[in-house]
Amino acid sequence: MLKNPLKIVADENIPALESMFGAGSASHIQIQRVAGREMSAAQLEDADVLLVRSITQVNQALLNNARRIKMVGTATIGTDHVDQAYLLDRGIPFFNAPGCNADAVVEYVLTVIHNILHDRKAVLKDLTVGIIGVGNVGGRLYERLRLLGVKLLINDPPRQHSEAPCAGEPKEQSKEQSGKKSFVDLQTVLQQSDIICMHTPLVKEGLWPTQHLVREEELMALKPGAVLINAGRGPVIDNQALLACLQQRDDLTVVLDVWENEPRLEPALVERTLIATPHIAGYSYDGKLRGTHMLRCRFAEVFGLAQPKPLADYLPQALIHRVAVTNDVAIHDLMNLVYDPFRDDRALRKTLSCHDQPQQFDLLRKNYPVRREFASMTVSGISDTDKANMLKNLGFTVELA
Ligand SMILES: NC(=O)c1ccc[n+]([C@@H]2O[C@H](COP(=O)([O-])OP(=O)(O)OC[C@H]3O[C@@H](n4cnc5c(N)ncnc54)[C@H](O)[C@@H]3O)[C@@H](O)[C@H]2O)c1
Ligand SMILES: O=C(O)[C@H](O)[C@H](O)COP(=O)(O)O
Repeated sequence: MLKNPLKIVADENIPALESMFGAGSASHIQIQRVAGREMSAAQLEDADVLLVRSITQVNQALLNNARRIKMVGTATIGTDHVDQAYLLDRGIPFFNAPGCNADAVVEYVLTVIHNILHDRKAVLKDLTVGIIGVGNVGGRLYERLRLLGVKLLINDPPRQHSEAPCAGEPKEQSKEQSGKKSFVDLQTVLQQSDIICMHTPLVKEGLWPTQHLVREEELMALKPGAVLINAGRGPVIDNQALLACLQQRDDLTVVLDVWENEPRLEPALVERTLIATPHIAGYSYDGKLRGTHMLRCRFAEVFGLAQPKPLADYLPQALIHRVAVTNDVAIHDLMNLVYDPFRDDRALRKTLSCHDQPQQFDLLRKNYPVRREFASMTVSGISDTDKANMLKNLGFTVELA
């Protein structure tokens, strides 16, 4: 129980804050919602807690006058917008929401891949998928694709380093048996994969920086006909180099959810992508609520309050929560029923000719419709166990006929 009133300043686009944090006129907890890109130092002068999303730069300039601040949280996976060294120096506890929207990103990628393969009349099992960065997102993507029997190449030097075999590990045990992954170098992933999925954070300094990890040289060496998907952070691929490469190579298929210099896009680059979306790969309603919930749990710890109700209590039933199908149902049709990447692509392309394109980019994100995750939909009527298992491995809830 709080003795004194507590003020939370929060990005206006964090859902369910009031209900999860128990804020309101009769409560000690007051929430002031502000536009993420316009958050100012003056707004934080009397704040006890700051909750942001990825578009607010959290640094000394923002927090210099925030002398009461006791916690900073971001309802996102990424943390590149937060000066964590500064927060540490000031002794301000900082939390992100690891993995909160990882399933949404995985489902975005899987849906995109299945749609592309359907158009090409290609089969996933015949292809090699490369994943760069196998943390929460890349690791879950790896697992779902592995269960589908796909050949995978993965690159993640920081993880490879930390997963190095321990002394005394049985030599005869294969990597698969021991649960360890076989890593390859970046060039191998880029040159040998039919589909490449980028899931690294944006890291500007240190041992393994990722800014412009993929430049013109790497892009020109991609396998003929390769598909390149970036749903990590825009600057991990040098966007000018990508444009230059696409002006020379018309065999590549590019899908971008994230961009250098968001929210301002380079129209020429958008025009050369197959699918272009406004940084919404992780925008499932489940993922957003999970992000709020994770911060609410940390808030309880910092202020010695009771933990919130489980996340499931806040999640409504999905609009389409049950479909009856037959064995010949096309997988990509089921996926598109839950999430249609082409809808987001069309909406983004419409904004390209607007004089206020950056504001339109933000508006698409602010007014994003409720999108649920595969698990929210029960698929019934399938008696083909292979197909049922495939759907389960993709994340759907399946009821065998
Ligand atoms: N498009 C979206 O909507 C969306 C949603 C969620 C996350 N993201 C972005 O995706 C990133 C990854 O998310 P996550 O949950 O998997 O994060 P994570 O921290 O769980 O995993 C990131 C992985 O990248 C690896 N990595 C770091 N540097 C690398 C390098 N130089 N080369 C290869 N791998 C490297 C790390 O070792 C780690 O395993 C986030 O940091 C965020 O920026 C985007
Ligand atoms: O890092 C993340 O979690 C994602 O990139 C997230 O979806 C970004 O969304 P935003 O905070 O910009 O609304």
